[in-house]
Amino acid sequence: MQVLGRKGTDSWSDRQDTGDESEAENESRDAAAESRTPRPTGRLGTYRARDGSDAAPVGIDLDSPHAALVVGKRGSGKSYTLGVLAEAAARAHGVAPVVVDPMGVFSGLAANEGSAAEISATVVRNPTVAADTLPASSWPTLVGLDAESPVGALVWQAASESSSLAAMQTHVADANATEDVRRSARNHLELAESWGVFDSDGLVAADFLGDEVTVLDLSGVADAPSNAVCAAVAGGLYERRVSSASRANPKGPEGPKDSTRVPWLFVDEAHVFFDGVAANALRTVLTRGRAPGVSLVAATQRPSALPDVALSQADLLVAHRLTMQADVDALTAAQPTYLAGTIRERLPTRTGDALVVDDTTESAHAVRIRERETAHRGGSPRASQFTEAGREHGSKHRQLQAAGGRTSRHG
Ligand SMILES: Nc1ncnc2c1ncn2[C@@H]1O[C@H](COP(=O)(O)OP(=O)(O)OP(=O)(O)O)[C@@H](O)[C@H]1O
Repeated sequence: MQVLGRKGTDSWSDRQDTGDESEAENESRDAAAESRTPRPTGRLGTYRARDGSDAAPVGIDLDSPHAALVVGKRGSGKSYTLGVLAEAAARAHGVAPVVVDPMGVFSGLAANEGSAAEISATVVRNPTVAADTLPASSWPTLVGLDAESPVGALVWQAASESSSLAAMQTHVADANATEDVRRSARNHLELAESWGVFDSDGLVAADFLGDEVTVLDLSGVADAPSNAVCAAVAGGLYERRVSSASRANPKGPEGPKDSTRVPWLFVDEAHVFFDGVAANALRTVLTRGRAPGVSLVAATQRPSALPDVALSQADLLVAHRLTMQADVDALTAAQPTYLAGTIRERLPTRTGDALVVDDTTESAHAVRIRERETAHRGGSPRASQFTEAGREHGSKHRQLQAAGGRTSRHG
């Protein structure tokens, strides 16, 4: 299998889209590549030949950290593709996938008991995080305040000197400010309390680094609290990897090694998070995450709503069908020079087909994304999915407690 996102397993060019290579050639190259580099690889699908038929299998590299972007209009297959990549990451040795799931469509990753998929996954419904895992500077924006206003400044100060929402309220009550300012700050913090996403015993990065996929089901959770969870998770994973990397001693074999799994963070509906308080944490992972080993896979139907950095930093772009001019323009503006033709000409039209632009090998490929091994729960929400998610969260709660770890309070 040819591997995107990895140098050295083959030479790459658009010629591979033709699918002209014989099966024997593919097999002998696969065998040689396997023996040389038994590195974690995920099965992505097959190349699309120019006549529309499927050709050689194609995978993606899961050995090195990546920043990937999956784009496509509604119904084009981008959540499905995110699920394919999460399945692949779940199977890879040494990888800890975490899925931020604002639409509740990834619970199917955990519903494969008894099937051939054998993916270990846990769905955490209504995940919670500790209030002090968010930077104090993001609190005014989070609760809808201008940081420059007296009320916003008080909330910022309360967050910088407190470790919980209750402590923030105490700080506000005791603050040297007018009654109006204190009352307004208290009301905004009560709003944050009402979201139910803050808990001193909330999830921490260590909870995600086991041998299973963790799905954070945020369906039914509003954008602001969903952003708070995403910011805490992205920031926590990054900080943990940075401190693990600095504890490890790369200069000598005697030094401790960083033995934790490397996190791959999957974020669906990414425009919601790049437009909220999670933006800073996601930008940090995008721009600096690969050095300490944090990968990000972000999916959106609105690439034009992402900051330029999201497109420019992506080393893998999986582009499904797009029809909005602004979205095609956004991809065109970031189009690499090695891509023959224009993005518009090369975008696919069929659900599940994608143009994959691989910056590592500076090549672009027409790919048919493979079918999911676990259930995809896209489309309209069904009542039954919430019942299952609740049961799955119950098992996470028990499991984390048994391990002495932390879990959310929402059992
Ligand atoms: N690679 C694929 N192979 C087979 N079926 C697919 C594939 N990709 C997508 N589909 C089908 O297309 C449907 C829509 O895909 P998906 O839910 O991923 O769309 P989407 O782009 O995420 O849309 P939305 O933005 O509304 O969530 C899926 O439910 C699935 O039935």
